[in-house]
Amino acid sequence: MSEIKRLAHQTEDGYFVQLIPDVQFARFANGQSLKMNILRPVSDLPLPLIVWVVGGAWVDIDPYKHIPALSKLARQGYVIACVEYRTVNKAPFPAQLEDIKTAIRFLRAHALDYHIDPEHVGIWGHSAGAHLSALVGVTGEQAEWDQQGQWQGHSSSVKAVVDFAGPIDIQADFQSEYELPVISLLMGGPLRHKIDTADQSNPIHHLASHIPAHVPPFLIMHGDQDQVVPARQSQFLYDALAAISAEVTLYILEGVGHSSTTFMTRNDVLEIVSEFFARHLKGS
Ligand SMILES: N[C@@H](CC(=O)c1ccccc1NC=O)C(=O)O
Repeated sequence: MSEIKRLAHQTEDGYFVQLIPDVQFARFANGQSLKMNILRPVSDLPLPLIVWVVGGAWVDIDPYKHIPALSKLARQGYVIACVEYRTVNKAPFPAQLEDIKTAIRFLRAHALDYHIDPEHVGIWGHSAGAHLSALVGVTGEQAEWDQQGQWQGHSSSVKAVVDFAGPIDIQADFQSEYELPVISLLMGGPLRHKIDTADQSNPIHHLASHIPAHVPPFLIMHGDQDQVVPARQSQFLYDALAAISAEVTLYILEGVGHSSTTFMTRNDVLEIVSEFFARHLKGS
């Protein structure tokens, strides 16, 4: 069968998105560097920024993972930066948090280059990346975490946080006789000897010890069948945020495990994220 068909005229319903790969944002004395992949909608006006922090137990970081799913959101008018951070085999906590904050400062410093609206920055991560995202969310007012790394003088604070299956309280669920190697690497030694580092790595600790003046709104999602990071970790964070009257929504995903692919391939999940970021970063 041969056919000529016609499509009715329609205005574009999304932005044209460019991938700007391998943008270096940090360099260390030992020669190691860190990069990010930027999804940039073509636009004359500055757009809100979402920083995506990939998971992988703080050790197996792929800043290209989920670019196809993230492009859907970028098409709605967000610059999305998929950032890399030092893994725990290179440096223990808080190197990872310092790196994410360096990435955010870099993006604010280069707001004009990438058409970013520096007043509207959100963060989103899965698993280890959600842990770091939550920490960025609660430490926006603590200048000491910005003292390491380049692009000084720019803020690393965010206006909205999305946490998919993030570990929050390492001491509560990851301390055991047979401690996971990644936990000891993250802490810089066996957890039981690194209580101060464990506290600093726990977003709830920061909510309790400083009570920030402004805590950004949080959207938390966790599978009730997660065998890697128990769902109660998200419940802990929810409880701590609710206790200080921060804006927080926790979705328990029934029958869902830990894998990020489950989250990132579900249209309903991505729509909830999109609506959340639109409300807090676009003012709509
Ligand atoms: N399956 C991993 C553990 C893992 O992925 C993990 C463990 C604790 C907290 C977060 C984790 N993953 C998050 O990216 C392992 O056995 O090392």
